[in-house]
Amino acid sequence: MTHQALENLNIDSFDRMPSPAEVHAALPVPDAVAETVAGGRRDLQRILTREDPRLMVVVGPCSIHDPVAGLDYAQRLKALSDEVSDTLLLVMRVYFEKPRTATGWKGFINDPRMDDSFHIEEGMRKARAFLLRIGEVGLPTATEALDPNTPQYIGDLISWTAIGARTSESQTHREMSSGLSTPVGFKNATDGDLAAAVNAILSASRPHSFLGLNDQGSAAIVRTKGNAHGHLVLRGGGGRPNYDTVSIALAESALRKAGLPENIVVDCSHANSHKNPRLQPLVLQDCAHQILRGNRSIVGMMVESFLEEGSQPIPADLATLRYGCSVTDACLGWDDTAAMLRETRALLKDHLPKRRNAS
Ligand SMILES: O=C[C@H](O)[C@H](O)COP(=O)(O)O
Ligand SMILES: C=C(OP(=O)(O)O)C(=O)O
Repeated sequence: MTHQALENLNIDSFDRMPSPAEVHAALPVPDAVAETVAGGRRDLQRILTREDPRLMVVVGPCSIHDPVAGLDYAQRLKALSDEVSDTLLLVMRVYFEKPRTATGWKGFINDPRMDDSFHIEEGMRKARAFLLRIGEVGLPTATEALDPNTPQYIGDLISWTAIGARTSESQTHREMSSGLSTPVGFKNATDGDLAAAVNAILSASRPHSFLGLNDQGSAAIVRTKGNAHGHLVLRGGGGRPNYDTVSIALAESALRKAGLPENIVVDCSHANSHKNPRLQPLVLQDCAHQILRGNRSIVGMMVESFLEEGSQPIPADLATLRYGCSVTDACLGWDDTAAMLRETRALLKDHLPKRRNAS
């Protein structure tokens, strides 16, 4: 006699997903793209170790939903990057995975057609193809690592990784980060607390052993070496910004007490601008002035920016989507983004080399 079913009671189906090796084989990395990715990682590491005095700026859409508009953005950003590269290292935000407060579209990998059809295999392939295009354009990329298996599919094309405010406290994400090949920025919690992110940097710097996926798509015990390039990302929280001089001093002190390098990236978006994209330039300007007045801990900034300012809900008829406008958090438009980055470069151009010499 067979007993009643005890497992998979809430699972509808298991559908086949190609292995990371299969997806890599279909979309291999050309040498020029590998150089862009590795060069971006090298530059970021040198910024974190203070060998490179420039400021890193992670800038781009809140999420990628339309690869055509994303590529259009990347081409403009590359031209701007060449213009400001003596002072600012621009890294494009290429976010395919969105952590939701409650419900909502979870990003291009999870639902590339934005119609609840959840073609994850298609999303993964298209995400990888998009990253290859950005690599060809010559820009290093930044992404949020949310699903712990995703880096096996696209991690070779990423130069900077974020662990988000909702997952910095998650052991799974700390373990994953300990094995990532990029510098990892851990965000403070949504209530503004720093402790989880500081503990995450410590945890991810150590080796871990945990369950994961190998490149053949089999269950594996993953044994990591630890990631030496974790740092803190301040995004505000609990209704309050945390980029002001007092908040920065408190964050420096928390890192110092934990024996960690005082490396801080300030996210101009989220609670630091009360989710009003037009306030992001004020945050950037404020931090640039802190740097001019002697701050040494701010090593980078993050900006949510797209071709058009604002955001739009995902319509039932996707043909009515506005081109180049975010379908998640509201973004700063292109013209304001370019103006703000040019201004920051002009402000910091002569100062940043002195900051390195002062160390
Ligand atoms: O950056 C993106 C959003 O802030 C994050 O995904 C949470 O979004 P939600 O609060 O709209 O769900
Ligand atoms: C989700 C994001 O940010 P946070 O984790 O700070 O909410 C993001 O930057 O896309």
